[in-house]
Amino acid sequence: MSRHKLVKSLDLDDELEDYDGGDDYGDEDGESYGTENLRLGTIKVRELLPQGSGHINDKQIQEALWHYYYDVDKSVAYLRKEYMAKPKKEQKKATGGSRSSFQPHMHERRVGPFSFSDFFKDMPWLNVPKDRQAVFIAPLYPRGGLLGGSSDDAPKMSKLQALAAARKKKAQEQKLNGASGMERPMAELSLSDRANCSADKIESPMATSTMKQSSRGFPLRKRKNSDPHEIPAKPVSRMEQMSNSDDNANTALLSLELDQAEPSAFASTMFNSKDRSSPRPSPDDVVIAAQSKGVLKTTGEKKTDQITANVEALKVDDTRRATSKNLDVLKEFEKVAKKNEANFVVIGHVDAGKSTLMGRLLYDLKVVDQRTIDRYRRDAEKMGKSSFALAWVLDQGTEERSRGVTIDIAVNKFSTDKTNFTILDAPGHQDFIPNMIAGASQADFAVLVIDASTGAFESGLRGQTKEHALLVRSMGVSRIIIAVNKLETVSWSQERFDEISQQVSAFLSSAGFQPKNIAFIPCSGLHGDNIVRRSTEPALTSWYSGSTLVEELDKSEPVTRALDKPLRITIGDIFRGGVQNPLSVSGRIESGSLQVGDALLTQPATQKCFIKALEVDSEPADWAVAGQNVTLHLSDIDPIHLKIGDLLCSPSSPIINIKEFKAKVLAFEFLTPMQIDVHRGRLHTTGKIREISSLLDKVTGATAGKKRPRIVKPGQLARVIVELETAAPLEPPGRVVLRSNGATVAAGLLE
Ligand SMILES: Nc1nc2c(ncn2[C@@H]2O[C@H](COP(=O)(O)OP(=O)(O)OP(=O)(O)O)[C@@H](O)[C@H]2O)c(=O)[nH]1
Repeated sequence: MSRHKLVKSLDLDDELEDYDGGDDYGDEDGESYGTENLRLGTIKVRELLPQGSGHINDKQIQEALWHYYYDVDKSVAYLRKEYMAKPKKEQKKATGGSRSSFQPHMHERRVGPFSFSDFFKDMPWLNVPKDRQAVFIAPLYPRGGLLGGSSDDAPKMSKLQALAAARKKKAQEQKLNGASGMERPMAELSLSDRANCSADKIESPMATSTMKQSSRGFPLRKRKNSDPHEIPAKPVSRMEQMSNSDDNANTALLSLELDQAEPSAFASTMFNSKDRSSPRPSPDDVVIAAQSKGVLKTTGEKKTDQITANVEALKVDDTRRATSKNLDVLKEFEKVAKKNEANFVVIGHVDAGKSTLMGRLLYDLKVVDQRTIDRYRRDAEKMGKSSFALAWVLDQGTEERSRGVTIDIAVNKFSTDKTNFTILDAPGHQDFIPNMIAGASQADFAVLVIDASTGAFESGLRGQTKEHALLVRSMGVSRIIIAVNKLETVSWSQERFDEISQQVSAFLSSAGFQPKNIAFIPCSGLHGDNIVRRSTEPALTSWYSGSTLVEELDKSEPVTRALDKPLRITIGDIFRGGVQNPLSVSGRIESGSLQVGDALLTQPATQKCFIKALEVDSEPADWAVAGQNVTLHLSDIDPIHLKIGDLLCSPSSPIINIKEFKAKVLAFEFLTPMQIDVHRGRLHTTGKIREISSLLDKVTGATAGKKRPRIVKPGQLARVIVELETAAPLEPPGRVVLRSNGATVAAGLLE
């Protein structure tokens, strides 16, 4: 067994139990096992060593074998290099003493059970030559001042620092003088004031006890004076302090001062920092202040005045910022002759070939160049996943690439003569269905990818093929293109294609897709047949002459945009930390329009912010309308108020946060009053079905059967009341998906 294996199989408890404190490393078995291995190894090495190696003795061979874990080839290579290339040096070494190059562990060879000391003895870090050992050299000029830590060697202050220091000192003096009554005791508790008491003022018990502590090796560090930049009368550098003798070490350390940080907001509140430059009040503070004013003012006034005042106080200022061009956005939109815009989501069971298909489409349309594909191919080969090179165009995450699965929605774009398309490549794995729902909620239509290879279609149908199709239909998608993929694996069999088409059509019709909105394309994403290029495979062309995938995509109808509805955007992503734009969000405008300078209201946080700048499809723009994918650079808001899934709306027609809603849902599983997760696009919250109000007729939507049933069966339509744990921005006719224990249980429309 090699030493590595020994380490692996080492049971520490057993080892410790057996350990008697002595030097007993070997047992008989282990000894004989190791000796036998060495003997056999020595014979093999001797056989492989070239002529003229007679001067190499057994001990040297066995040392090499031991070092290389009985690897004969490595040992031979080592011996040739070490003893044959430089025989003189080696002879000298051999005669010079017992310490060979392996000497740290070899002179005391242990075989059999594992020895910790042996294992670590030849580790490289133990033999670092003197000239390569790191030496700590303290900086010559310890930094001081604003950013320089607590060194006493404060550098010369700039004028600005001196001014800031003087101001701070003055403010602190005023604070002490001004503190009165109730404030004074609290002011005296202030850390900054305590810091003003120099250590020498704190005499006797306290001081002595701390001195004792310091003499035990815990030096007392006193706080600096109120002015952190004050230059000490006689600066003592850290180097000098370090070099002081033991006797005066404590005294020197005593003079080390601790930089005093600004008190936190909490500390300021607690310790009366009234005069501390107060931060700008938060919008909540403003509202609360205004509300309390309103309440105070109303004593003795009419009730209506009170209500008006309160409403006034709650009103969010939505005046545009000066940067606004005050455009009539709808007129601007009419002026530009635009191509159709369409988003489609790519769905299907895991590994059906969705990402590969879309990678192929982008590659054949020259959206992705040859060099990029070559690079992906090389990198994928290195990871042993060469067949995923095209999928990498979409799957950009490291984890996605190493695992070979899509995890989050990948967004890509391409254009045909008629339409600008946005691809939303959804993950197929059931663990990532919430991400798939997010993609589906932004889609105008769907491409369902089916793996036609033997057995794969059948398992996909039992897996996510059906669930995905049901979900997109529930999210309002009415058109679906089915790519019957990997058909080359069944020799382009028409029989297989027909079998799949029939089964999937039947299911899709039952899920509510109309036959005219369903299309099937036989294809191979890997080879590029019928994606952009029409297939020339005789086995396929003999029975199929219909559209390619791109031709079918291009048949999509122009999307009707909800331009005149109130503005609604669900935040799909948040970007922080840009120099020019420290906070940006992206998402698709679901309804309405916007322009640079507009005020926005974020929900559920109810915070106002402004659009500083915006981009449509990554290009700077002045305005944007429903249906477009935008990136908004925001100002006047703290990022803590925003998270993915939140909603942006206009303050004049806000969306309201609600704790309860009624929805008409189609059940995929049995529904009872139960805990559920509620998904609306990227918004995800938890709640429970509080009540099943009634079962509904699937055709007419009218109440059917008895009221308040206790259970809804899969496939039934029902009206339910859902109670949320925390209020969320939801409004009719929004589409929601209800999930429980990782499975989609129902989906439908808010009422
Ligand atoms: N033979 C053959 N293999 C394909 C074809 N398309 C994709 N594959 C292979 O199928 C495997 C999965 O492909 P992906 O594109 O990652 O599948 P996916 O559906 O995007 O996977 P998830 O997003 O993780 O659900 C890869 O090994 C591909 O090379 C095809 O047309 N023919």
